[in-house]
Formats: sequence, structure tokens, C-alpha cells
Amino acid sequence: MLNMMETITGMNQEMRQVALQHIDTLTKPLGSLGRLEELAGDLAGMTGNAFPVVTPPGVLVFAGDHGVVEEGVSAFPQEVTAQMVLNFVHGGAAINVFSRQIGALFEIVNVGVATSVTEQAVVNRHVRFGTANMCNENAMTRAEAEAAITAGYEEAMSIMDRGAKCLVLGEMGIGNTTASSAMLAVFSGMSVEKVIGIGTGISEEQLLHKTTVIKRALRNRMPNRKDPLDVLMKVGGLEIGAMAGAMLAAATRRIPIIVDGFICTVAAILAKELCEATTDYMICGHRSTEQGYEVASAYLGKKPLLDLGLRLGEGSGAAVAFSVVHSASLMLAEMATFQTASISGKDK
Ligand SMILES: Cc1cc2ncn([C@H]3O[C@H](COP(=O)(O)O)[C@@H](O)[C@H]3O)c2cc1C
Ligand SMILES: O=C(O)c1cccnc1
Repeated sequence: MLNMMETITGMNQEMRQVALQHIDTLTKPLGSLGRLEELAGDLAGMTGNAFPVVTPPGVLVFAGDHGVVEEGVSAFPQEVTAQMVLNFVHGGAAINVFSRQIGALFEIVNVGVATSVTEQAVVNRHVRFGTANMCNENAMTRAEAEAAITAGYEEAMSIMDRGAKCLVLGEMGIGNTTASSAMLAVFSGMSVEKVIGIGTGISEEQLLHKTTVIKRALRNRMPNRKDPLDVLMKVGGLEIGAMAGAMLAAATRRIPIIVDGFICTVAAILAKELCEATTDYMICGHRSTEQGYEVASAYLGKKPLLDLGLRLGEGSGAAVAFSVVHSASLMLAEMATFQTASISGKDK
């Protein structure tokens, strides 16, 4: 665990400045490409390259189940996780469509589905058959929490070895908004009411019940806010740990990470708690409408790129946001300067 984080250092500020200065010489009024300019500067700082390349992106979707679903916290039954894994294999999920659109390397990783998954196309990094119900016992052991993080770390290393220049991370796990809200309540110190949301679409009444369930779990488990692994093992999820591990790997390799919606943002917070410098490599792809997202993104200290009213997960919003990240990198690399295009500068 420790040596995973040893080699993570913050972004290269000098290279960021070099890129920003170059952007000011391009054929456009100063600052007129707004956040794309900021983003391009950040990409240069992350990669240490004045002309960063983000293609091909690598999409990793981690799947895991949640024992807490037996409390009735989701609108869908647990078996949907495994059924959606098959949908990913057959290419019919939203994330498949958007991954094809952006020419991504794609991998689905089973870290904790509750039933056995035998499909060849699914990478088997199975840690356990779903988490335990956090109301009654720890979601997982400390060793399992470490194994989930390691699985994510190693799969991210592997997809980067195969050429991925930017990571899009996603998840599938019925019940995982409950685990995410519980983790966020602990890390942010905010009330459960502020960090919950309707997930797959539960009713007002079910939302109240979900709040009660999370409060009970937090009271029974007492996660230690200062010990990120304790929070993950007591009230977290295997796919959440794996996404955090993948983020640590990307930061180690100076590869940009596009963070998806609510669940992925909570994984980003876990990665931040494990190693603060990891946040330098994160780009928040989109603003999820899950209520708790506001607290999560504020705690992470990042402003999402897109606001499309999405609340799906799977990495879908991050995959859509990839095109914006790609635009920023191409603008930096391909636009002419005032000098090369012989365009007159601004009148003094
Ligand atoms: C068909 C279907 C596809 C999904 N893809 C992502 N999620 C999303 O919904 C789940 C979290 O919501 P909750 O905590 O309310 O269960 C996660 O699996 C998340 O990725 C899906 C949910 C469903 C039903
Ligand atoms: O924003 C998300 O990641 C999200 C929100 C609701 C349900 N599933 C995922």
C-alpha cells in the first residue's frame, strides 16, 4: 500500500506555465477559450508535456455488490449488478456506447459481484462476493479493502501499459450510493441528510429510510475519519476502493483522470485522503444530480466540466467529458500563433 503512494508528486507547475504562455500566443483574443485554456494548462502540468496527448483514453469499469441492499436502500434488486456486467460484455450499456464513440480501450473488472461471473471478457480481480451489510458488520476486512485498492491500481497500470493516455473511471454496483454517502458523511463531517440522494430513483419515503440506515451503520461501525482504509472497510465498497487505487496509479504515471459522478467522486476523495497529491491529476467530468454530489465536489475542491443532468454512473459522464478534454489538448497542439498565421495583434 505505502509504496503505491511514494512516487506521487504534484503537477509540474513550470510546464503548466509554459503551456499557458503558449496559449496566449494563439490566434484568438486572450482568454477567449475560457476553461479550455485552464484545462489545457492543467493537462500540460499533469503530463509534464507542453503538448499533452490524451488519446487513446482507457475506460475502466469496476463492479461490486453491497450487502446493505438487504435494508431496502435501492430501487433495483442486487442481481442487476451481474446483469449489467453481462450488458457491458455485450456492448449495450451507456458506457459501451460512449467508450466506442471516443475510441477508448475498455475493460470491465469484477472486484466483488455477489454471484460468480465466468465471462472471459470480464477481468477477474474478485475480492469477495459482495460486501457485508454495514449495519450489522464491517463491509469488508482491512485486507480486502487493500486488495480492492491493489486490484484497481494494477488494472490501471495494465491499461496504461497498453497505451491509455487518460483514464475514465466508472463503477457498477447496486446499493453503492448508500456506501458512497456513508463514506462522504465521515470524510466531510456533513450530516447524512446533506450527502444522500435518490440513487437509482427511490421515493421520498425510501430516501428517509436510506438516511436512517446510513445513520445506523455509522453509529454501529464508528469509522475513523483519520484512517481512510478504516472508512473503506467499515462502510465502503470494493469497486469504490478499486477506483481509488486506479487513481493512485494514474497519478504515479502522470496520467490525467476524468472523475465521473457521485460515486466516483467519493472514490476520488478516498484517493485524496490516501495521498493528497493525487488530486492534481483529477478532472471532474460532470456534475451529477445526486444531491450529495455538491458536498463531494466541494470537498474535493473541483468544479465539474459539464452539467447535463446526468445521474447514471458507469463512467458515462466522464466518457462524455473526455471529448472536452480532448478539445483542450488539440487546441494547444494544433492552433496557429499570431506570428505563424501573420495575424495582426490587438491595437494598443
Ligand atoms: C439498469 C441500471 C444501470 C446502471 N448503471 C449504473 N447504475 C448506477 O446505479 C447504482 C447506484 O444506485 P443505487 O445506490 O440506488 O443502487 C450503481 O450501480 C450505479 O452505477 C445503474 C443502475 C441500474 C438500475
Ligand atoms: O452520479 C452518480 O455516479 C450516480 C448517481 C445515481 C446513481 N448512480 C450513479
